[in-house]
Formats: sequence, structure tokens, C-alpha cells
Amino acid sequence: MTVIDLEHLARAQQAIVEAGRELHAAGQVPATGGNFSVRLDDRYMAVTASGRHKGCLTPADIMVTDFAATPFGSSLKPSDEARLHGQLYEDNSFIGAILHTHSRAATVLSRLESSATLWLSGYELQKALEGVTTHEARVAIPIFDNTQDIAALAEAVRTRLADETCCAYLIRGHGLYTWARNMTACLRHVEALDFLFECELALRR
Ligand SMILES: CSCCC(=O)C(=O)COP(=O)(O)O
Ligand SMILES: [Zn+2]
Repeated sequence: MTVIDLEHLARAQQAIVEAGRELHAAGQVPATGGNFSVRLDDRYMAVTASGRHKGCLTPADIMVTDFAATPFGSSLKPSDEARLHGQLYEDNSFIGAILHTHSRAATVLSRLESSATLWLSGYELQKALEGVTTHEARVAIPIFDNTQDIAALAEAVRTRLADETCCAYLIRGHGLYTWARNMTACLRHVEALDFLFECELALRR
């Protein structure tokens, strides 16, 4: 029988509500863009329901699904992109939180960069990313073409990330996915990556 730790769920919901407020205020999730999740255990996640405005979430907007995005104990519709979250949790036991954002910089830069990888190097702030210790590192951010076929995209991400170490990917003309061991580190990734994307855009102008 499946048992969800309700205290853990309540903490996850609160972390997601607060992340939504912060990210909306920072211009990272305009309109109803973006979706967020927190791992509950090795099968389930707390994830935003579809179509919610991320700046004014309440705990009731955050539901439980398994990693296949099947709702558990809820009649809400999960995020259209919930399977992208589930795929990352399935394949990476260290991941505790995932944020998907739709900033202007991520949207524009992923369209300007026509190759399948955005390379970041030479920035002190890249050390805000997990595992990066020097401005001299070359940080790869994979770029996937946008699609409405989320199951196919999740498989493409799975295949590519099996061979590459990274802490984020871009979907072209769409936005950013980033992950970390917990929500605090994940929020830091969003802030740092968006700063780096803005820098890249300025350099390419
Ligand atoms: C208006 S944003 C289009 C859908 C999207 O890309 C997104 O991030 C939000 O989808 P969700 O189903 O999670 O609300
Ligand atoms: Zn999106």
C-alpha cells in the first residue's frame, strides 16, 4: 500500500508556493508559464497542477503524481510537462527539486543558439552551479527542440543525459529546466543561469 508522508508533502507544497512567488516576482514565469516539483520518495513527487499562475499558488495547487505523471489521490490535472520532471527523478536519485522557467533570456538565447549545446565559460558566477569550481570550466547546457510531444521529449532527454553531466537544459523558444538536491540550490541555479544567459545575450548583441 502506498503511504505518502503528509508532513513531507506539506513542506514540499510550501517550498513550491514560495518558489512560485519569488520566481514570478523575478520575471521568470510570466502568465501561467513554468512548473515546479519536489521529490517525495523513490516513486512520487509533488508537482504543480496544470494552468496555474505560479505567482499566486496555494498548497491546493500542488498535487502528488508518480514519476509517470499519473495523479495519486487527486482529481487535478498535473502539469502538461510533469513527465519531464518524473524522468529526471527516475534517472537521478540525488535530485530533490526541479524548476522549469520561461524567462525572456532563456527563450531568446535558445533560439539564437542554433546548435544543440549552449556553452558557458569565463564567468565567475558559473560557480553558483553545482559541481562548477572555476570560471575556466566549460559548462554545457543541452538544447532540445521544442515539441508538444512531452513523452518523446522525456525520452530524448533521458538518452542524451545518460552520456552528459549537466545541471540544466533548455527547450528552444520555450524555457529552462534545472534541478538540484533541494529547492534552495535549485532556486540558485535559476538565478545564476538566467544571469549567465543575459550575459551571453549581451555578448552576442
Ligand atoms: C502558457 S505556458 C504553456 C505551457 C508551458 O510551457 C508551461 O510551462 C506551463 O504548463 P503547465 O501545464 O505546467 O501549466
Ligand atoms: Zn513550459
